[in-house]
Amino acid sequence: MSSTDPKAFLPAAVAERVTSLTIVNRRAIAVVDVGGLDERERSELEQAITDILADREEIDEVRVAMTAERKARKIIAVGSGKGGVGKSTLTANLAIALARKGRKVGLVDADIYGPSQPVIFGNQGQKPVAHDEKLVPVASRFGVPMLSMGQLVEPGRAIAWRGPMAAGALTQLLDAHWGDAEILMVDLPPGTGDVQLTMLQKFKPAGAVIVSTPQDLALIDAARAGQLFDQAGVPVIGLVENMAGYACPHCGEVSDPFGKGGVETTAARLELPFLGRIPLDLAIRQGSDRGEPPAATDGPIAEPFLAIADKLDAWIGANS
Ligand SMILES: Nc1ncnc2c1ncn2[C@@H]1O[C@H](COP(=O)(O)OP(=O)(O)OP(=O)(O)O)[C@@H](O)[C@H]1O
Repeated sequence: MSSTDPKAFLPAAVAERVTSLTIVNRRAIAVVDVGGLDERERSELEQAITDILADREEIDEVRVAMTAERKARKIIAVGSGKGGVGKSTLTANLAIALARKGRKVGLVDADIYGPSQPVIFGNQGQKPVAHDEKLVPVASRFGVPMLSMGQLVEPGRAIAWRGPMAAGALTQLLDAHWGDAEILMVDLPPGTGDVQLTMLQKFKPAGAVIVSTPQDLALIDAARAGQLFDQAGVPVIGLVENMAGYACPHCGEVSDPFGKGGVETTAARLELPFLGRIPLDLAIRQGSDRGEPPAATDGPIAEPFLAIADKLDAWIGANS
């Protein structure tokens, strides 16, 4: 039996995936790390190794053993109790902020009743293509590939599907060619409906972030959304307060149209971490509408998103 340096037999790009190569009685056994590769990439890699090794004079037979994922892909769900509290804005900006920190992140817009991510990412015109009956995510300018129901249906057409169709749509978005993405940020529809249940049953998230505005009613619903994750054994990573404190663009005076600090108080009451606060700022709305998400900029408006992404990044690191 002889252990061989894979680099002596295989091109560097292939060899770096081969954790061991042994040749015994003219039979080559290659152990290959296929972490982060989708099915198509795995079979292409297997084929390439087999072809190259089988071509060698001293080898009659090739066996390729693929090892488990190097890093399992983590789903981070972003939920809210109510609609319109900024869940899509937060999901997009956290995904971009994590990508800026060097994470490989994909984004799924599972808010099938009101998909807004193509607008935020400024790629409305692009349609994902299918390969091997799976969708290929659409690239974005921010290094975050994404898939949204908004790319599959005509813009502006209300989607009013019943449960099974919604569940099927979610499956298509999540079970796509995500390549080497280690994290999938999922923008859930508001509330606790069919999509959330499919998500919990079929694609259990590693953790959930809950966003709320500071009003009492939004908070009650946010607590309910938190409960759903909790019951399903999905850790709530923390709560985010959005649309907190409005700085008047004319006089600079800060007011609190939706109250102040309510989310932090609720987080403390529920014994959940509080991840941070994002101000109500016209620039956030305008940037989102223009396809220029604040987290992709270097302005002060990026800061609250980057700070929350730091905490999320730490959580992901501690739970890997
Ligand atoms: N901090 C903020 N400051 C100013 N505008 C904001 C802020 N957060 C979100 N918005 C704006 O509020 C609107 C609703 O935000 P968003 O679509 O992110 O909410 P949502 O919770 O995902 O809503 P839905 O559930 O309806 O999809 C958007 O126009 C968005 O640009």
